[in-house]
Amino acid sequence: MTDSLDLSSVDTVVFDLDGTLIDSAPGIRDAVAVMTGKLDLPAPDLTTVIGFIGRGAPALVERVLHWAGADPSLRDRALAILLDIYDTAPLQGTTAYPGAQALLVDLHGRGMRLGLCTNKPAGPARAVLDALGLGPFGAVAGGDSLPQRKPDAAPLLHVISELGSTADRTLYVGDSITDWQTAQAAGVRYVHVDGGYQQAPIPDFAPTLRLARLSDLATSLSAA
Ligand SMILES: O=C(O)COP(=O)(O)O
Ligand SMILES: [Mg+2]
Repeated sequence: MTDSLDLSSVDTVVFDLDGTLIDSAPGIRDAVAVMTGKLDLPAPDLTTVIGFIGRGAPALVERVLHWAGADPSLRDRALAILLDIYDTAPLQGTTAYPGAQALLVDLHGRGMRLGLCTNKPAGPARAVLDALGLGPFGAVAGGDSLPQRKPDAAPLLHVISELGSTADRTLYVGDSITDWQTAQAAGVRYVHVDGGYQQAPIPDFAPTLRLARLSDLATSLSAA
């Protein structure tokens, strides 16, 4: 892990959502509990659900069914139940991290192009942004916006392109190994924010800046 990252050429910052800008794990846990309840399956606790977050709703469902020892053929029905809950109650158990909106306003005020690249479905993601007043984002990609989802580079490169920017001018800010992998695949510098839903150690051989708090990013960019 490098101690610092050359941020001088950055004019575009793309953010992950769950675990980075918002604490949505309690809401996801509740949505999963409704899903498992409808399928007569046990409900995983918060810590277990957090370990399943990061690869999008289909992966979350598959991981929950596997954990519950359920028949994998339930996947499509379980996913439909979960997505319906995401659509009808996107804000359930979801709050913005302290300083998230202030950071976005600060970066926007500096003329930074801001984007969002999340594996949460785009509809619920946009509903959360609107309800929590998070932004302004010039481009948003959700887990269902493209055929590929993170850690494939495609969604991140799509957001960067939509912002009229390039990978070499972009910083990607995330909370999990999936985000680190996505940034490496896209050739984009990565900022890892501690305290999110990290499932595996971030390899320390790539240009990565680690921040204890999201709000530390403004300081890092000012020092650039
Ligand atoms: O939906 C997920 O699995 C996680 O979403 P994220 O990409 O915003 O962390
Ligand atoms: Mg995340």
